[in-house]
Amino acid sequence: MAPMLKRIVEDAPKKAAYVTFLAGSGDYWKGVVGLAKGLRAVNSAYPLVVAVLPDVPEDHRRKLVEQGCLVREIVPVYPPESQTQFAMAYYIINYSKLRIWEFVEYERMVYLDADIQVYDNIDHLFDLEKGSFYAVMDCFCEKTWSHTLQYKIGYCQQCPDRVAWPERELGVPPPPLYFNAGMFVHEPSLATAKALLDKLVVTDPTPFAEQDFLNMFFTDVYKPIPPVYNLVLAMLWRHPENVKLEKVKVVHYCAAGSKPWRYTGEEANMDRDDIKMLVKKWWDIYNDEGLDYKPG
Ligand SMILES: O=c1ccn([C@@H]2O[C@H](COP(=O)(O)OP(=O)(O)O)[C@@H](O)[C@H]2O)c(=O)[nH]1
Ligand SMILES: OC[C@H]1O[C@H](O[C@@H]2[C@@H](O)[C@H](O)[C@@H](O)[C@H](O)[C@@H]2O)[C@H](O)[C@@H](O)[C@H]1O
Ligand SMILES: [Mn+2]
Repeated sequence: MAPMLKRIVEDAPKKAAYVTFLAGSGDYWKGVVGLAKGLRAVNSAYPLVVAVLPDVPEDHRRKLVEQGCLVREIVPVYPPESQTQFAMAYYIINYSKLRIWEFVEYERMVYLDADIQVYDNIDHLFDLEKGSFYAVMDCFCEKTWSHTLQYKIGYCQQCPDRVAWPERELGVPPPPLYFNAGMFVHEPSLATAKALLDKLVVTDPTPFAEQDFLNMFFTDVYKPIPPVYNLVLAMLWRHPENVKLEKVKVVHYCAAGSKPWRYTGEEANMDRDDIKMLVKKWWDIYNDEGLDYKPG
């Protein structure tokens, strides 16, 4: 390419976008539609890219395009063969999230699970200093963690003083900072994408699938950001002292039974007033026709 043109292309301002992930022919597309409308409700200046697996049906893709989403099909990523029991059997498809590092037409992306809703503008996250991996710390108190030592002794990074980690009996504590992989700020790069996939093929799968893997891979550059950017719902009953609901900007409907589009209120904690309020809040946005995408 001519030097002048090469410089123009290289200097062109790179784009930024939100990105989510959609797999299967089930009902998660409703989560993506809700997210697209939620980002519009807070006047986000950035588009929503949706990385879809080949098994996402055409009519679901069309619904996303009709809501202004940029739909990108990705090739699935599977972990090495193993006997690992994932915390949830379907977690094996979540490794395909790793493809979003290949979206190099974007210099920075904010990843959001489809079961996340954004209630305040978080566009400022795109301006965070480069070179780190930003995400919110997770909680180890839900039953989904019952296979782990920290769960068995009641240790959680959200309250490290509650139960001291017995180094003599159990050795070094789990990674000092462990993030929830439902929301993170990352910089797409083909080199990082290749390093992730090369590392994956030699890494035994673990119960929290790509979340464990991403925590291992980015452990040296991970920087925690405040829980207002990813309220893992269980925090409401596990660590209420760490949550000021009126300050929360992003809600992650990951607790069992909390997916708004499947909500029945029957599972544990789902009859709480704050959960009912948050589910209604999600539906109010999903049903708001004024938030539908208007092309042009
Ligand atoms: O059948 C599925 C399961 C998962 N996902 C995607 O994978 C993400 C992670 O799964 P999930 O949010 O259910 O995990 P959790 O956060 O509840 O552990 C979802 O948010 C979706 O973006 C999907 O599209 N279809
Ligand atoms: O594939 C592993 C998944 O692990 C994480 O979900 C978990 C985690 O948050 C636990 O702490 C909760 O207890 C649990 O309910 C919740 O499902 C991510 O949210 C999801 O995107 C995905 O990476
Ligand atoms: Mn989720």
